[in-house]
Amino acid sequence: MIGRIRSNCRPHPNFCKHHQFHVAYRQIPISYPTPVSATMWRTTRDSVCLICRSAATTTASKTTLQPWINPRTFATRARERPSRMVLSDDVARRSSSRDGGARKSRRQEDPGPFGGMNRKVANVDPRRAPPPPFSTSRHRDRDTEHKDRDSRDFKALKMQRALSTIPYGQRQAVKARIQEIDSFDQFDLVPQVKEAIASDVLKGMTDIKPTPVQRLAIPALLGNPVGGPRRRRELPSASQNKREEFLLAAETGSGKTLSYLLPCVHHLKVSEADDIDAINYNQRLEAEKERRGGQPVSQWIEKFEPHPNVARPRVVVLVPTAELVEQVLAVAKSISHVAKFKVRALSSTYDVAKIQRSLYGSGGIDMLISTPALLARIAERDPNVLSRVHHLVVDEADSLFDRSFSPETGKILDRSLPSIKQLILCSATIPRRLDNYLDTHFPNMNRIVTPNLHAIPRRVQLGVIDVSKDPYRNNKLLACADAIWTIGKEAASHDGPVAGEIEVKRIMVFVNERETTQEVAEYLVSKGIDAVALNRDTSDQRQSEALSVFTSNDPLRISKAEADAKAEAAKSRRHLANTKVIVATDLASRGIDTLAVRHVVLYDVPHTTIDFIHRLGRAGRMGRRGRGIVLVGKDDRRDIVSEVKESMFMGQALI
Ligand SMILES: Nc1ncnc2c1ncn2[C@@H]1O[C@H](COP(=O)(O)OP(=O)(O)OP(=O)(O)O)[C@@H](O)[C@H]1O
Repeated sequence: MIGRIRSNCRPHPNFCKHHQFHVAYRQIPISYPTPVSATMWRTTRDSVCLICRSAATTTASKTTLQPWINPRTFATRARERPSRMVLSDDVARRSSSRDGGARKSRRQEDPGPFGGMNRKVANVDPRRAPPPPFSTSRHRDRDTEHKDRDSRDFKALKMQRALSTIPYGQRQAVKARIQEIDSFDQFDLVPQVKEAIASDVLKGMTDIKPTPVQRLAIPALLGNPVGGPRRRRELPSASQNKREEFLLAAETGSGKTLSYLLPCVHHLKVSEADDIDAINYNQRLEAEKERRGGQPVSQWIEKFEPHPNVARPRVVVLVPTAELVEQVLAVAKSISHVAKFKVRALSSTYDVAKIQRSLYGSGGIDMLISTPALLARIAERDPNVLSRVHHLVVDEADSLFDRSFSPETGKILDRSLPSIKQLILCSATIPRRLDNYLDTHFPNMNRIVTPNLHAIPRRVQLGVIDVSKDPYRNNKLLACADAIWTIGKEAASHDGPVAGEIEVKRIMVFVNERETTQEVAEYLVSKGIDAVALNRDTSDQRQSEALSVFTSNDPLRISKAEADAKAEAAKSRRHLANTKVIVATDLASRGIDTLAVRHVVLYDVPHTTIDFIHRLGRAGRMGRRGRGIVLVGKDDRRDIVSEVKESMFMGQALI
């Protein structure tokens, strides 16, 4: 036994069985951030008896660390932890190795199990000291405070303000600085790119302003970060072998796609001017055009020499799904109409001939958008494909660095890293696991984080339906159909913008398991609702057909006469003509730009806050109004739902 027991000392009730007689030592309760938040008791060599408060002699030769985990607490907390995935609460921090000794000092300040190692003086937080044996009223208060704090720690989803570790003043300063930027003209983008924004990409919009992530990311990717010195910076040359790494973390539907595409196209255009091979090719092409007189280029280009960029893109964008490939391709193409560059896509929905044409077409390729699996397979056979990548964008980085995608993403990264000048990761949620991965593998990463990261858009309201109550009596299917009928009837009760027409509501229903999609969709159809199921087993063709209604921003209306006729045709049963419903798993929740969706029904309570953010993020995009409806059954975690609701109301980040 370490230490000497003084005769007037008594065992403290809070000590574990190993320590209860170690009264000659100061016992410091520390919070250990494991999934069970176990409290540990650290014994220091500081020889002050907690009970009698007198100095004690010691024979201790080393500091000991013993866990004290009350088995009941362990079990309760293990049950209460809702998820494996935990959002990072400190995304914007500077990387540890970047700030040199910062990591060390942070460690020392950390209340973690190793936080107090090598201290010369015990850094005892008086609030955390165990109470003395004879509890006075003051100590009783302290006990209560302890319990309160603990109960707050046990919240179902630990809530925290966005960017809590960034000082308030600093955040305000960033906000103020980005407010000075209210036009895309203020960015140092090449004129063709600026022109493309108004004439194609955001065509038809008035008063176009960059969003917060665009205000922060575009200047940073162009080398003029907001608040930094104004200078035009050249990209590091290949010989310098320098690489810039960026993490763009911003809330859902905030325009992240443009925030990386515009700078990438800018760099493409700038580097084009130095590309000797391409310049020579263009000269030979012009000469050939002259030689052939007025013969259309398309008739002979295939027989002409291949472009030096054939199958060697300079910008590669990785996205997790085929739908996202098409979505990003559409945005990139709209920029290319004015900025003139060649953008191609690879997707599992394409046949071999199309993939071959996309990659090896004689006109060359500047930007490639693909899913990682397909590109990794192609790169294995033809490593040249990734030999000249200057910009690698990993969109939906939280998914692409997740277990299911990371082997392929890793392969592409490894092959392209030697030539990369800018590596750009982009995501609406940064789980701690990804955060730690980035910290370890990309310590120089430039973290561009918007103040509202991890918050659900404020204009999205959350309604809760208690399925255990009447009239549903735990029939979730009925509650779901009823919610959709209410939305449809409400829309039908008043005229849309065009007289005699009613608006068709596009509603997304999210479930946790893929098997449930079919069951729910079939039930909704049986109740007269136009619903389709979408999961991994749905063919790619059907997936994109089903999603196209939801991704299109065009107004969807039907005439009242048509609605009545449909109802008449389905006389024997009720029919809701003015809704279109998709029942999907998480597959449809990542990155899909569903601008027209106003209603999201969470049939199942999501497993994680990350899922909450992505699913509710399909509504309320780009500052629009939206409504989420959660169906809470008898076995669901009501506390999770009420916490999400509360933090949405407060405009806080979920964590
Ligand atoms: N500056 C802008 N002004 C108005 N609309 C914009 C602007 N930038 C982008 N948009 C539009 O906002 C919508 C959402 O953009 P985008 O899909 O890039 O969001 P996101 O942040 O990537 O969302 P998610 O996290 O869900 O993937 C798109 O329809 C896009 O055209």
